Amino acid sequence: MNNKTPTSILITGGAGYIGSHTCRILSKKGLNLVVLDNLEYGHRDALEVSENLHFYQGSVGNESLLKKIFINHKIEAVVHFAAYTYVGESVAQPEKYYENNILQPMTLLRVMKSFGCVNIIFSSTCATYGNPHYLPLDENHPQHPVSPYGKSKYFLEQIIRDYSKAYGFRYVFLRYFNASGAAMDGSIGEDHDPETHLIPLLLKTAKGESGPLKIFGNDYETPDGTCLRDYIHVEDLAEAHFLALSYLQQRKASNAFNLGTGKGYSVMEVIHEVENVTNRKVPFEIVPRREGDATSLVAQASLAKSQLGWEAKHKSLYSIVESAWKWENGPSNGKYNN
Ligand SMILES: NC(=O)c1ccc[n+]([C@@H]2O[C@H](COP(=O)([O-])OP(=O)(O)OC[C@H]3O[C@@H](n4cnc5c(N)ncnc54)[C@H](O)[C@@H]3O)[C@@H](O)[C@H]2O)c1
Ligand SMILES: O=c1ccn([C@@H]2O[C@H](COP(=O)(O)OP(=O)(O)O[C@H]3O[C@H](CO)[C@@H](O)[C@H](O)[C@H]3O)[C@@H](O)[C@H]2O)c(=O)[nH]1
Repeated sequence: MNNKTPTSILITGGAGYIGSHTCRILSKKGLNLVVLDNLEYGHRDALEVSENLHFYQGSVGNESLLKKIFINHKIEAVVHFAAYTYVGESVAQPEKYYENNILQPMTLLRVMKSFGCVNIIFSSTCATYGNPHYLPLDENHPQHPVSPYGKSKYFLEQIIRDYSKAYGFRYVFLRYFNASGAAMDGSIGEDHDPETHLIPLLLKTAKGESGPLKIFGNDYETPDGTCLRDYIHVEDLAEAHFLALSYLQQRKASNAFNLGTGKGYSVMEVIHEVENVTNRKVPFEIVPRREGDATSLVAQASLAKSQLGWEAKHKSLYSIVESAWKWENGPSNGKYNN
């Protein structure tokens, strides 16, 4: 690396669902990207091959690999997506979540600090709020997460806040609501193994590739008894990362932002929308509640609008489901080769 080496953004977990859509948008904006992903859940094929994108396979807790990356590239900011993300699994296996979502990122923070890189965008979540005291949820809503996954994200937020006070870190916490949909051109999309997310599961059920959808509880305090979520298109989320990078560079400030549409849909309403889009019946059955699920999570996202200039463009659930359906029925049938 010399003085002429261009600056790059390090994207951890960049081969995952939201990470790959974000890489695509940041690449199109002309940024140089370095992706670090251990490919446990991500896909190399989800990333375009480009001169402006360097890929390293490895873990966020691998200190020597991180040092190599910081020596080889002039990293001006880190976008930290890498994490385990399954709410239900985290209740049964908290150790797995605290190790991967807190301990490993501590190594990342240590290496950032030692190389003087203080800018971080962190993929946080509405799951840090827990059950709502009021709706929609704004950023000042108390954070009482009800799953180890949500707690792992909340604790890392607190750690980064302390690094900000003590070591001058600048951060943007992007608290995503429920990421969904696929690239509008159908080229990339969601491919998790196992798949546990509602919309892709429903689409697989509609295709006959999965059994009846198990609805986790219909005895919640919601209009139809099933949980409410705010489904936000993955390309809208991706765009927010570009704006957050500009915010860190220009404002040199730190903040937390909700990213959602402001409209909640129940599980039953999502099923009906999937039936509308696919023109197929989607069988379902009611099973007990899944531990760790909050009743309703709906965003108040006006702070992201006033501070970042961000607003969801894909506001209708129909168009979100339609984009995911296009990916499911595209040439790759909703699956990457690797
Ligand atoms: N999907 C959602 O609805 C949602 C909502 C709120 C927040 N988030 C957060 O957004 C981020 C991305 O979520 P996603 O849905 O794209 O998940 P994903 O599983 O598709 O992507 C995560 C990526 O990180 C990689 N990874 C995991 N642990 C790693 C480690 N220790 N070192 C290196 N790579 C590692 C995985 O291989 C994967 O490619 C996560 O932090 C998640 O908690 C997601
Ligand atoms: O087979 C299923 C799957 C889901 N659900 C329900 O559908 C809703 C959405 O569930 P899911 O798609 O699994 O997403 P979440 O559990 O809400 O978690 C996602 O959204 C969170 C933000 O809400 C993120 O933090 C997580 O990383 C991400 O996995 C919830 O009410 C679930 O109880 C079912 O009833 N049956």
